[in-house]
Amino acid sequence: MLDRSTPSPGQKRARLREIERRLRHAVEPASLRWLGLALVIVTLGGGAASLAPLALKAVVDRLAGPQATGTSLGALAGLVGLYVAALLFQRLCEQIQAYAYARGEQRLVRRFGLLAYTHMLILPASFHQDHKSGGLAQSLAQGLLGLRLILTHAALTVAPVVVQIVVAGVVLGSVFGPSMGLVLLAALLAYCAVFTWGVFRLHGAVKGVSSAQIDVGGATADGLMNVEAIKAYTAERRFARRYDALLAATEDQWRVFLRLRLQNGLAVALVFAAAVAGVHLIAGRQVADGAMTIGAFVLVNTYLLQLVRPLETLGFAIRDIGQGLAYLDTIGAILDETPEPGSELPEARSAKPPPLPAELVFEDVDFGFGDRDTLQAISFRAAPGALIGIVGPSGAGKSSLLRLVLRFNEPTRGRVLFDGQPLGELPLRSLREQIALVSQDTILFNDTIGANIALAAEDADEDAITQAAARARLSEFLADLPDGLNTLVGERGLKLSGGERQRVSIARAALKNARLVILDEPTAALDPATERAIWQAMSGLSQGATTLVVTHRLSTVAEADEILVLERGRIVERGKHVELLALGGLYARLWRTQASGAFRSAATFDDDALASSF
Ligand SMILES: Nc1ncnc2c1ncn2[C@@H]1O[C@H](COP(=O)(O)OP(=O)(O)OP(=O)(O)O)[C@@H](O)[C@H]1O
Repeated sequence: MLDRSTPSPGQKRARLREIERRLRHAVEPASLRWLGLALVIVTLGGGAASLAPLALKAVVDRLAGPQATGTSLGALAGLVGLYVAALLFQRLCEQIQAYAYARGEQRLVRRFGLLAYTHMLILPASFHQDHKSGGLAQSLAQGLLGLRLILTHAALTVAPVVVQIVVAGVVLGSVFGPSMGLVLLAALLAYCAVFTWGVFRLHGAVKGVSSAQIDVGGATADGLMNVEAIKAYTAERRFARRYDALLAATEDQWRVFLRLRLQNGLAVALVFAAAVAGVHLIAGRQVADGAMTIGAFVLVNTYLLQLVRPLETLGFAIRDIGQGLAYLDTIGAILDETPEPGSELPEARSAKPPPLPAELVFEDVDFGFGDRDTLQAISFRAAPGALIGIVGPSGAGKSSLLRLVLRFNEPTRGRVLFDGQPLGELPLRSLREQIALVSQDTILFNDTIGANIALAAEDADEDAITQAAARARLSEFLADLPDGLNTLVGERGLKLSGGERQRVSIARAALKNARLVILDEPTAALDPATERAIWQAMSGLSQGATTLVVTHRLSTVAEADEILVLERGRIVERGKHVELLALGGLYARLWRTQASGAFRSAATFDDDALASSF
């Protein structure tokens, strides 16, 4: 499971380092140029904003002073012009910085999003089995939001605010002496203390919100993906109740977060009031003593606001950056996950494999999910071009065996050799490029039939796709569709029947021209006539590729070069069909059962168990 606990400081540092490493990869000249430009303009604008009050002071002093009545329009225009120019320059900077920043941010977020998404794709299948896809999508969205929060404040808030604070502090300190400086310093320290306290308290609350939102994201996708099952079992209310419980948990987490944020905001307001009181008392006293002009009093007031507002903004920025870091922490935990083994091996220079069928050997292989032994002491050899049938009761470990060949899982003992080379030494990509898979549950992408078939070969032209579809006996079906190959299959392919989905999956494998074909119940959803036709087509699939077939229909593998009979993760019988019948063991019993009736012929080994469960 994703690590939901609060990470230790060491873990946090490691995750931040990982994010920083990824960000460095994500940064490219274009985004750097835009962000750099934004930073420069923001700083210039901040400087202009800080100096504008000096121009205002000059105007006020002139108008409140003894020479006010004799001020010429030209002199007044000069002073006002200076003030207006500073303000205008600041506004212009704001517009340009917003544009430049948005361009840089978009590019960086796009690159970071791509890196994070690609990383998720190369994480082991076991990782994905342990996580809800909706939750992962939510983590990614939060990560991008976190990155935006940090970038926005780092580029648009921190830099100008620091400039404004420094300028305002220097002007006030030098013009109004040490007592004013002390009050301002005390206010500055109080702000820093309040915000640091807030950031620490809010971090845990943001983590709580983030993980509750991930649960909601997971439940949303889970429910919507299984909407027909929910309808069929009239479970809408039950699911709505469960969903509401998750939303309530999220609301609770938000409540904690909002309460802490409110407390923080109130503390800031108190510091602000104290600073205003202190500064105005000192300045008012100086005006009363005749040591300060009205213009200077206005200047103090303006600078105070200019000092306090940026300070507050800075504080809020720090708080948001804390929130952004907490969001990034979640995606950081995912980026911390190790990609599937073999994905890091470099591809061989001459990546083109020989056109011959592959040889596959299992040497005394054990495998288990967690502590459960799923496969034990599996040994067999699939000679180049051989057809190996794998049969056995439900849950015997047949699909698990196939998963080891694709390296979706790794053996706990023993070796699997592909063309004599241990799988662990082969780059994952080149291994998988040589294998075609027709899996047990065919889930299609929400795209056209043609695009779904072309998953096997990105650059395949329409002719090749049409031929592959014909070999999977899809031609007639496609001819009936007004849009043919361009027909959209809907979410997970649900607009097609189970058999049609299965045939699209078979067409994919046919298009791939692989050296090893893995078929996991490839025809379970087909009627016997279509199954026979497809088998004829499949015997020509990939020009005699080595083939592993898992099936419950024993007739499917009667022609196999070797049949492995699996029971409770072990090979309990092996041989050709006739040999196994002669053996009179499990295989022969199952064959007799299937041969004894039309219903049985298409049934699975578990029919008795199924029947008795009603
Ligand atoms: N991701 C997983 N995590 C934990 N256990 C699993 C996982 N996948 C499968 N199993 C368990 O491993 C065992 C073997 O499953 P597998 O899918 O290989 O059986 P099978 O022989 O292909 O069954 P069937 O004929 O019903 O498809 C089963 O007991 C199953 O519950």
